[in-house]
Amino acid sequence: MVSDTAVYTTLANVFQALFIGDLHRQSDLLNILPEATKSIYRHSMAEETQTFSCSPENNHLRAEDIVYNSLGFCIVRGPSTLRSAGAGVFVCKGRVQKGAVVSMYPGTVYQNYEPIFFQSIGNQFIFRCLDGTFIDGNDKGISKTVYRSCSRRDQLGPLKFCDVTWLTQCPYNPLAVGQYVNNCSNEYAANVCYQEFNVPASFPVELRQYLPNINYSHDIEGPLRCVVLIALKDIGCGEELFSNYFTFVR
Ligand SMILES: C[S@@+](CC[C@H](N)C(=O)[O-])C[C@H]1O[C@@H](n2cnc3c(N)ncnc32)[C@H](O)[C@@H]1O
Repeated sequence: MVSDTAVYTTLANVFQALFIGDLHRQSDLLNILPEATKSIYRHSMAEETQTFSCSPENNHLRAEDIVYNSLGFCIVRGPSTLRSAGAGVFVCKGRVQKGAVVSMYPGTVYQNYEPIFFQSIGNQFIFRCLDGTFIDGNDKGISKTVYRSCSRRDQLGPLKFCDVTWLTQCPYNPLAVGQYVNNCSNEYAANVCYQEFNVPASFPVELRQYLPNINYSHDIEGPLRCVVLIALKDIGCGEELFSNYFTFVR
C-alpha cells in the first residue's frame, strides 16, 4: 500500500505539469486565481510565451509526453493480449516502478444509498469500494450522460471540478483509463492493484479539472472518492496491466 501523501504528491505533480503544458488555454482561469497561486505559474507563463509565441498549437507537448516527462512512463488503451477480452491498458513508453501510481479509475461516484439501478444494467465498469461507494466508469450510454451532466452542474465559470475528456479517445489526463484494465488470469498475474484515495479539500483548485471523478449528488459532504491503480512490481514498456477484480487495498 502507498501512503495517501504519496498518491497526493504524484497526482498534484502530474496535474501541475499538465496545467503548465496547457497554460495558453487557461487564461480565464488564471485571471480568477488568487495572486499567491498565480505567482506559482508566473515563471512558467513567461517561458510558455517565449517558447510557444510563434505557433502554440504546433509546438505544444502532447499530454502523453507531459506524463512521460513527469512520471517516466505513459499508458494507453489498446487491444488486449487476452483473446476476446476487448480493450486493455498498456505501458506504451518508459518503465513503471513498483509502488508507483500507474492509473486512475474514472467515473461518477455514487454513495451506496443513491440510485444506480438503470446505469448498472449490463454495465461492466462499476467499481465497488470497500465502504459500498460505487464508481461508474462506463464511457457510454446513460453513464456518460450522467457524468457530463454532473460536471456541468458543478462548473463555476472557467473553474471545472473534474475532467470530462476521459469519455473521449483523447483524455487530457492520460492516466484516466483504469476502468479498461483487465482481470488477471493463470497466464497473466496481477501487476497492479486498486487503492482508494480521498481527495482532500487542500487539493489545488486549479488542478481539480484533471480529476476524472465527480459525485452524483451535489450535496455530498466530505472529500471526493478516487481510486488509483498501484504497481505491484516493475512493469516494462509494452506490458499490459492486469488487476485482480476481487482484491483491493483499504
Ligand atoms: C471493466 S471491463 C475491462 C475492459 C474491457 N476489456 C473492455 O474492452 O471493455 C471488464 C470486462 O472485460 C472483460 N475481461 C476482463 N478481464 C478478462 C479476462 N481475464 N478474460 C476475459 N475477459 C476479460 C470481460 O468482458 C469483463 O466483463
